[in-house]
Amino acid sequence: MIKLEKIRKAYKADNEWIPVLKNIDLEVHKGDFLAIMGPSGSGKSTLLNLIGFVDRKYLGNYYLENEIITSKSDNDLSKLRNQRVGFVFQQFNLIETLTIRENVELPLLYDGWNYRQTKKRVDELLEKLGIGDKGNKLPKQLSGGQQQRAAIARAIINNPDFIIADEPTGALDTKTSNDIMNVFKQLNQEEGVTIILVTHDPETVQFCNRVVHMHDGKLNEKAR
Ligand SMILES: Nc1ncnc2c1ncn2[C@@H]1O[C@H](COP(=O)(O)OP(=O)(O)OP(=O)(O)O)[C@@H](O)[C@H]1O
Repeated sequence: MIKLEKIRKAYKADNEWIPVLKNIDLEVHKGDFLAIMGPSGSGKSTLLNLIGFVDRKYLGNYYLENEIITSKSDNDLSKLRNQRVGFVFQQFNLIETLTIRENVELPLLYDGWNYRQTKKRVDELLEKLGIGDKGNKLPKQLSGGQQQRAAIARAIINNPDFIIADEPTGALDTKTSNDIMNVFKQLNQEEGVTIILVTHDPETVQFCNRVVHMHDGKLNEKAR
């Protein structure tokens, strides 16, 4: 589904280019539940942003479903981002002034749905993720784990090709982290949702079916 070929990226600091991704090759297949691990500063978030069409300043080739992404315009990339990838963040990133239902329906409204069409779909998904009674609440009225469930609902509401999650359990206690990882696992196993996540936490990795390690801009896959 995703194929990265010899991806290189550098940042400029004090008139010097610092390489951050060094010839990264990676294939992600439909239904993968992939963890990216590695020390702070090794390039994990940089790689994730590139996979999620946030960044187009890199060298090498990126194929999505055999289509080359590398030379797309900003406009085309933001379309891809809206339609084909769902994002989940450490700090949930829900809009504080909108209810949970409104947060989750936003990607559908961007996609041209009307309110009447979205309600049933949003309510069903909230129910499935165990927060069916929270649709009318504001994010701050929910626990961290419940907010992350809402963020996962927002990420998958328009059936993206894959989910990208940057330290999705980083702000949660151990029990809640396990609950959230079970949500991801269920989505992966029962609905075939492809998930790519960055984590520092070895316990989180146990839920995944592949793990790759970043070290100083290079990627290694460990057999499991
Ligand atoms: N916008 C930027 N401009 C310049 N340097 C950057 C920029 N973003 C990241 N870097 C540098 O690139 C390197 C990799 O950063 P990145 O955030 O990808 O690492 P990471 O593995 O995700 O780290 P962490 O686990 O701490 O989040 C770091 O040395 C960082 O300082």
